[in-house]
Amino acid sequence: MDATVVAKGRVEVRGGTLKVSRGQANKQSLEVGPETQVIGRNEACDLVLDDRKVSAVHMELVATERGVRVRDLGSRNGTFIGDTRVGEVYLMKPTSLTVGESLLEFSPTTPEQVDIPEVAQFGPLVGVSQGMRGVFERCRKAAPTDLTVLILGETGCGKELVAQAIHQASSRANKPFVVVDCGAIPPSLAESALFGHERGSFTGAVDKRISPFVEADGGTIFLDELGELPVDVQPKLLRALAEQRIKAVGSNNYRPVNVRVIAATRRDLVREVNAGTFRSDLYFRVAQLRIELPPLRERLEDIPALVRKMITDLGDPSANDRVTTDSLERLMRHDWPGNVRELRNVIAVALAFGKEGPIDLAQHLAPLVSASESTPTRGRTFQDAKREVLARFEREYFTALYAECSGNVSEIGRRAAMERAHVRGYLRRHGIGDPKKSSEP
Ligand SMILES: Nc1ncnc2c1ncn2[C@@H]1O[C@H](COP(=O)(O)OP(=O)(O)OP(=O)(O)O)[C@@H](O)[C@H]1O
Repeated sequence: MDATVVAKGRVEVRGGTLKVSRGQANKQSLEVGPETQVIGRNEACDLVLDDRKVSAVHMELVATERGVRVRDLGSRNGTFIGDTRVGEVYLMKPTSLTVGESLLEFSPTTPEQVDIPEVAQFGPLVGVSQGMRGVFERCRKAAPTDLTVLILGETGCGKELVAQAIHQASSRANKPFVVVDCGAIPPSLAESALFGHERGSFTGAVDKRISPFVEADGGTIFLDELGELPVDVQPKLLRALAEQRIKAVGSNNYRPVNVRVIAATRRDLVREVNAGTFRSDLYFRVAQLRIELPPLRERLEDIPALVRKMITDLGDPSANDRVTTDSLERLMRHDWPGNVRELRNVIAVALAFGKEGPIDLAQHLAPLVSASESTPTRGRTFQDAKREVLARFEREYFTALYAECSGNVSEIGRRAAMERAHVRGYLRRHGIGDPKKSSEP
């Protein structure tokens, strides 16, 4: 297994301290570093506020290069700075935050150097973007533990592959990796699909069904689309995870199981916890570690490495030399609603048609849909859809300005009426231009 980290890069993250200046809490202050911290009423939160106007999982904070990112997690009563209700803000100066009836005072601390691996691979996963290198680092930390992991991300961005990679890099690697797609189970059969059933235990139970927890014994179970699990089965799953034993439908006996759980979801489970449609205790049991996979449009710089890997995996490494530079550039201007899976399909089709001569990878690409033409919902929440449109707008705006100003960061800043540090942040986030150049003063 080549899940090795060969070299380290460093980034400077800006953290801070949050002090509870009004209200009851399990501690008086919280240090905010590069690991996400969650604040809410639920006792599993990092800072627990005993305040009835605070939601179970109210907001999260994390140190980033741009300051401490505060994100409201769809709380009922909101997160406020003064009279302004905030969704997502970056804090670099002392700031008072109000949640429910509690008051939290934020003060920044000295920026901290954090290692990020420079290696562009973790097992079968490739990617050079800072986002993916952060993901590899979290996978590397997760692998040797038995902690449950919740992987979040849009369709096709690699959640199952991340779960496999963690399993393969763990001591359970030579035991089974069993996938359960919770989204494909009819609600009435969910309990039996998770825990198995005895023969004749209900109408239609002609044969005994072995639980995937038994099939995965000693290994890892991957619960895909966990958010789809019916509410009435959620406490049963929680009990099974807590007690490490299961009971098949129609059986009176518990059976011990030794299984590591990795789950994934496309849905915003925290919002569902606050809405009461997903149990908070199960959420915290499954999300001992959270890994967020950025969508491909936010890490277009990963495309060349992904293309190389996929062409090699599809069985023709020599075809890499025939890929035209122009087509690679066109792939990097696409917005990839189907993420890495869409990229893989585009490559497979192009290879099938390009047995010899130059390969135009982009020839079968769906035309780029502009933000104004795209279907704004695509089954997503308002916040997710808005975030996506904004990200696309930012990328188009800075790509155009970067070209107009020949990459001169000061000039871009002047025209955008924005500080250079912020310009550099946007360029880096959207993979525009030469990242080394954009980090120069
Ligand atoms: N970082 C990566 N490196 C190499 N291949 C990748 C990477 N990410 C995803 N892929 C490939 O992209 C395809 C889609 O990935 P995967 O099935 O893991 O996505 P997913 O997020 O689980 O999708 P869904 O939400 O639809 O279940 C797979 O063929 C996978 O091998």
